[in-house]
Amino acid sequence: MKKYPHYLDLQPARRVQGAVRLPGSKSISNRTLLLAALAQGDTDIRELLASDDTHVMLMALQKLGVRWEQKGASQDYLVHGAGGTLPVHSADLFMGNAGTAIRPLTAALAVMGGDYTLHGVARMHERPIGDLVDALNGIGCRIDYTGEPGFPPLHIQRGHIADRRLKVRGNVSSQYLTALLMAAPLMAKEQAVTIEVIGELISKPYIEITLNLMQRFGVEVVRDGWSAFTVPAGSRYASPGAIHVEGDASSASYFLAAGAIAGGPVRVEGVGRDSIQGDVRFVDALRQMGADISLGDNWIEARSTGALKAIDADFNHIPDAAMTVAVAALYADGTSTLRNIGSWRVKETDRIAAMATELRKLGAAVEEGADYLRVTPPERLQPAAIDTYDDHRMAMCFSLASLDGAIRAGTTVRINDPKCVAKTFPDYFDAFAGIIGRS
Ligand SMILES: O=C(O)C1=C[C@@H](OP(=O)(O)O)[C@@H](O)[C@H](O)C1
Ligand SMILES: C=C(OP(=O)(O)O)C(=O)O
Repeated sequence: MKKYPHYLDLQPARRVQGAVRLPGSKSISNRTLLLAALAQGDTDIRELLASDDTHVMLMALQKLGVRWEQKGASQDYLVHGAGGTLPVHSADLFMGNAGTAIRPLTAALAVMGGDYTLHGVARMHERPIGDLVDALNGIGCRIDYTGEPGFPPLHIQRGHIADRRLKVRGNVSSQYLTALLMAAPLMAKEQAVTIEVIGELISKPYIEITLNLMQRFGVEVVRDGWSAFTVPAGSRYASPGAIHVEGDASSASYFLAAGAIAGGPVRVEGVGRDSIQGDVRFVDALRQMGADISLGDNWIEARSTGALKAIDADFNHIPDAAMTVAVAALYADGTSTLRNIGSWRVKETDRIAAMATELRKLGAAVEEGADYLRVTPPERLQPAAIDTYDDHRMAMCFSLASLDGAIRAGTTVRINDPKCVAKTFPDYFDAFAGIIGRS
């Protein structure tokens, strides 16, 4: 277990440069683990992310009777697929604060039936799951809330699935649809399963990741745009043999933004133009802000071309990387507006409120709306102690406030409780230190 201090003081950095090998994608890692567990055959997973979120998924699968082995000290795992089921029918599962674990597991376990409890850290019990539970109970699954209605903890029992047409709302999180899609083959033995999306769907690129990985595990989903998804009768997961986890595109955003703010070039390795992760489109925002971006098959590089330009854009498609834009906006030549980011309110913390509070500590003027944030940078950043709210992305994106942008000098930034980065990137601050120039 890595040791962290209670706080980290980041000294002003004049220039950043270098290359960073990214840890594996959280979204791909946790989906791949579950699909490998449900598949027929063994799957060799290469370069799985090592983090709190993947740890809870690995531990849950182990408790559910799925056998897996880590290859030595590497991040390569062999998962022995249980062939369309999870062998243990009664378990108490700790889900930490991993949305990518609790949502898909809830759907899979509810469809299989058994006696399961799923719970997590205090914040997990404040993150909504009602739309997913309603969709599953609506076809005859049996999920009860043991605390507040609409939120974990959950108690899952054996229901009676009477219908194979599900309806789900997608305006709070796309993970509910992802969860239903991944669980659908488990109830499609004789009849096709159709999932209908009611109303607006947010964070759409994450659904593309789900469909892509399901296809690699042998299940082809038939879609009607974004409104209905059908898993044909007889679909079942089969191991692709080996699967390599791309580097995490959301984690890439911090380094690319650093390159765009403070010289560069900074190159991230492990993700590139062929990525299946929507967060690679963060580079569009950086380009719009004036950064110089180049992409290869498996790398992306950013360098600054002078002061960053303010941006006004819709960030619904990249909610995680958009936090990085909010902090990069401190170095822009005017007021930036991030629109359509209402989902920030129900993630690791209320990210709109947290972001506004912490940006103000640095001297920015911030206007906060129900689903938007408007950031006007100060003449010069003020030294500040940044609270991180047990939110890995708060810790990671505020490290950027220590940089020396072309028009605003960097400042000393204290990051309180830096250990929260372990959710997706335990070595983040070492990697960040690695691109800080010594001059
Ligand atoms: O499916 C996924 O892997 C994710 C979907 C997104 O959540 P929402 O769909 O709740 O916005 C994202 O914020 C999260 O970090 C990962
Ligand atoms: C929202 C996030 O996580 P989760 O997968 O728990 O929803 C995130 O990583 O920014």
